[in-house]
Amino acid sequence: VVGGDVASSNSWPWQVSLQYLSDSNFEHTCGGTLIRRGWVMTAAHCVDTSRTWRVVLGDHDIYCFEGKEQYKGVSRVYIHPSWDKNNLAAGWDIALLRLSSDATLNTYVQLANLPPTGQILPNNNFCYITGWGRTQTGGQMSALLKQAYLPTVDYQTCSSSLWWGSTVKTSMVCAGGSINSGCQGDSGGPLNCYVNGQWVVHGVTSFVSSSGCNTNRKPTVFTRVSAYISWMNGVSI
Ligand SMILES: CC(C)c1ccc(NC(=O)[C@@H]2CCCN2C(=O)[C@H](CCCC[NH3+])NC(=O)C(F)(F)F)cc1
Repeated sequence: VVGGDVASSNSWPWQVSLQYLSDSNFEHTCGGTLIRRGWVMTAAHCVDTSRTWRVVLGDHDIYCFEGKEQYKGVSRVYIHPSWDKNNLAAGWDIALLRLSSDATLNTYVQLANLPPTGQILPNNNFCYITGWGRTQTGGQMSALLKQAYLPTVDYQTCSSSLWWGSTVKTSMVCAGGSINSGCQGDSGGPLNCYVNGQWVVHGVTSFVSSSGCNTNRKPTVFTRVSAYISWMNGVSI
């Protein structure tokens, strides 16, 4: 996350850290969202290589054991069947992870609210991106979970020529586009939007401009969760 600030501990209790085994250590690679006790929603591009995965729930400092964490293996990865790793612009950047055992819900670990099918937020909706990704283009990952105010940018604006043009599809959500943004390592994490008095996860962090994370008129682009509710219901629950 570029810009914003450090979140207060466990204030986004559905945020997970997706990690893979690399030389006998687990490394943070992406974010994710706990949507059922046994299910995490993330980006397809995070899990389209075969690795040994684990999910950490209830985390704040990803480099320090604080005692609230729950560590879960991943028993199965369900990547959207239409996902094409060579065609990020086509969308479909969503996957579900079946956890090896159910999470225990508590103060630090809670389920996310998901939007109703087809819901499209208005321009400038109040949203926050969260994650442990780089804090600057080419910078380091954040040890502590960060949050940044990232208001939505409607499709009409986001798909205009000075913005993302035809790279952005209606199956995506744009947010930000100035000083705050997602960055590498935030992929797969949630776009948390405040709708009717509650936080709802409307996006799965997908991509930013290859010329820099917080590039003007290149908002962070998210997979639109409300376009995939029926697929998710068909897979898991
Ligand atoms: C669709 C096409 C025009 C296109 C659009 C944006 C990009 N962006 C990028 O490649 C930048 C640079 C590093 C990783 N990255 C990204 O946007 C990666 C997704 C890459 C998936 C493919 N490996 N996502 C993120 O960094 C983020 F922000 F979600 F955390 C690449 C191609």
